[in-house]
Amino acid sequence: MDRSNARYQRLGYLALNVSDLERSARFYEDIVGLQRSETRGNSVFFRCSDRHHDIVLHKAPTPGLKRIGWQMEAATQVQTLEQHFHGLGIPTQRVSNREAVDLAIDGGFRMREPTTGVLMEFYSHMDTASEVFHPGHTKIERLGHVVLASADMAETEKFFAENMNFKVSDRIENGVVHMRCFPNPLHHSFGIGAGQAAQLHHVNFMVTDMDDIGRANTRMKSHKIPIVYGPGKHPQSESVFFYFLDPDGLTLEYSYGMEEFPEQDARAPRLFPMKVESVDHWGGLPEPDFAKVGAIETAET
Ligand SMILES: CC(C)c1ccc(C(=O)O)c(O)c1O
Ligand SMILES: [Fe+2]
Repeated sequence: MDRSNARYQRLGYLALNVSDLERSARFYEDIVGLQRSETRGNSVFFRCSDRHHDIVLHKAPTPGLKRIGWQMEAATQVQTLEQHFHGLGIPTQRVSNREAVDLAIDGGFRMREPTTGVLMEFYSHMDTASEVFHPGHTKIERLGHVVLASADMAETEKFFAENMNFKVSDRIENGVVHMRCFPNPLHHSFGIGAGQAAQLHHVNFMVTDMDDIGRANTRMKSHKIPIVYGPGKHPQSESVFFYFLDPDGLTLEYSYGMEEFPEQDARAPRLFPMKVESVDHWGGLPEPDFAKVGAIETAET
């Protein structure tokens, strides 16, 4: 089977499962700084951009990751990728018209990534919201990246590289692989961490101001929200990071700054040794609750 030459615009959105919808909705609005846009049944939509949504929270018994949405460059890319998966014998499901309307997308399809079981959705257009996004206490620039833990990092990397045309930006030996959804220039929109089993590792929001990191530190402390890593500095993307827990214990990250790659003649991936300073240039260590909660939902089709 040929490699895929799929092309993406961006990490589109994440659907997260939370155990107490209203408690989490308040947290993502008041503490994280997302704008709540609408509620439909057991789902609440949020945005940190001018698009219809960046995050959807779903009420579910087990907190974690329901789905990853990838926005592709064009509808033809979506069709070609679907055919590529069919060629591999991987089942796909079309997004129903009703769901496409709810999600404000132009249809598309879903498939389950075989090495982690995560459900992914591919589409090429999401409607813009009726009003521009006005950031609140935190100048969130975008939904930045999602990292999954995998029991077989090498196989997960291989799947995303060969079948989805993601490019490796950097690796920490036996620890993390950072990948960009080509030709999106961000150092990574996706990452794979080493784990005992597949799970959600963390969700990242990029902020536009170093002060957002400092203020988050003060805000989390005053609301007694667990800070699980940072402030620190990642040597890979060169971002200043700050990780904290949502009410279910899911790990969220704010980061400031990120290397960008050209489409052509990009530098080769680097290999960092497994040591503290390869993850935090300032030498900090994560708390035990860092990236511990986050089941990958396997029930939905
Ligand atoms: C998975 C970890 C802790 C990690 C490492 C490096 C970066 C980066 O370079 O931006 C991250 O965002 C991470 O989450
Ligand atoms: Fe991250």
